[in-house]
Amino acid sequence: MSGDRGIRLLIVGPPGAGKGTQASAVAEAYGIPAISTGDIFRANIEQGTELGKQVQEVMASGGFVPDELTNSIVADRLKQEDAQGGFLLDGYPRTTEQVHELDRILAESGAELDAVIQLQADTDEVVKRLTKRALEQGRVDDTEDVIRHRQDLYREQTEPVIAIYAERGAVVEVDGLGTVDDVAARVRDGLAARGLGVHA
Ligand SMILES: Nc1ncnc2c1ncn2[C@@H]1O[C@H](COP(=O)(O)OP(=O)(O)O)[C@@H](O)[C@H]1O
Ligand SMILES: [Mg+2]
Repeated sequence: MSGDRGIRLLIVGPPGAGKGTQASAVAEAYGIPAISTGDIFRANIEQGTELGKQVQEVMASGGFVPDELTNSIVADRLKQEDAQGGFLLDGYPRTTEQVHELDRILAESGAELDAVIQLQADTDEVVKRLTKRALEQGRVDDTEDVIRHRQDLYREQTEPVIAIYAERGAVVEVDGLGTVDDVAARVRDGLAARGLGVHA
């Protein structure tokens, strides 16, 4: 871990892998903010901000918000006080271009990533989960066609992101199947095995 400057984590995985749920649990355990680009965009859409208007359509269709816009949102967010002692990023980076921007942001502040949690879940399972979430939460991007498009983009654009971090030896693979608590325990064990345990 980067000494007394806190822990810096990413969580990646296909749509429906349970990133948001695990991100909250991990962030709470480490006392760091969980920063979700999807949540930031959704909040802006709800509040009808200028940013919300800009991203509304592309999000509803399951596409990616342009890198330039996403990168500037994240750069601003990581400058805030609560992120100085570490953070967990959920949903970013999703493209190799975003990896380069995150590298730049971290280098600028002399910080380093500690680990990338890769949540694994097979396609059938995530489609099941997302269809259920659509009924419960009514997310506009959880319809069958849009889910498929998000999965395609994940395969084409985000798997190469994971490959970069794997090359750097930063990836902690976690089986995302099972109960929330089961998965949370695996995440904790995976981080602890790298010397990144909560009490390490
Ligand atoms: N890093 C990003 N780059 C581009 N678009 C993003 C990014 N993060 C979120 N989005 C937009 O927000 C949508 C929802 O993101 P998110 O809530 O993280 O989905 P999930 O957790 O289901 O994978 C994405 O489909 C995309 O339109
Ligand atoms: Mg999410």
